[in-house]
Amino acid sequence: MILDKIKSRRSVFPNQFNAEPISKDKIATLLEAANWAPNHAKTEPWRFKIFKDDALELLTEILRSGYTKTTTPENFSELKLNKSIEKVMQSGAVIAICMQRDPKARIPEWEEIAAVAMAVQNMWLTAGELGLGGYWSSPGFISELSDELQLSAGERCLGFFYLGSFSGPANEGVRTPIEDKITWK
Ligand SMILES: Cc1cc2nc3c(=O)[nH]c(=O)nc-3n(C[C@H](O)[C@H](O)[C@H](O)COP(=O)(O)O)c2cc1C
Repeated sequence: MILDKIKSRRSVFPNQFNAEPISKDKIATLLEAANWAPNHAKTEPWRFKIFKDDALELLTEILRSGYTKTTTPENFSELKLNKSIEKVMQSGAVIAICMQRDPKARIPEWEEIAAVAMAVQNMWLTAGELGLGGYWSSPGFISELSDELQLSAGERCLGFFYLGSFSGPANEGVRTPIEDKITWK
């Protein structure tokens, strides 16, 4: 049942990935799932930049640039930076999650961000079925990377999806009861 799949989807972090490479076909399947997300006014605002193989090195340089730009010299920690570089290098691929704003702004921006998040959920659920794990990372400097990610006008990066082969066990899921969040009228 789909509910079981939704409930068993977990964030899987790079130190949980195994070294098995991810095929381009599997990534294409994830992206196809993403492409079928609902969206308002047919804007299909999701954009994805896939970093794989040699491009993972490039991503580490992009992260270094974002961290350096937004961190004062007193707070700069080579250790922290190296940890984020290590996460990239432990991954089979990393996908930058981006949103392309409708040039005519026919709908509010939040609806386009919501549509991108739905695309990510499609991708995330599909990953589980393909023996992949991943999580959405949203570093504080994400809005500073437009040049490095070569974003188009009106395009925003909303985070990175770290992806790797994964054979479990997954972390325990934690949620408070839905009853605490609903009001029957
Ligand atoms: C929009 C969004 C941004 C997130 N950013 C981060 C992040 O920067 N770092 C992180 O460790 N997890 C991040 N997560 C993953 C959450 O920590 C994770 O989904 C949450 O702990 C629930 O765990 P689960 O996904 O296994 O159910 C993000 C999730 C979403 C939806």
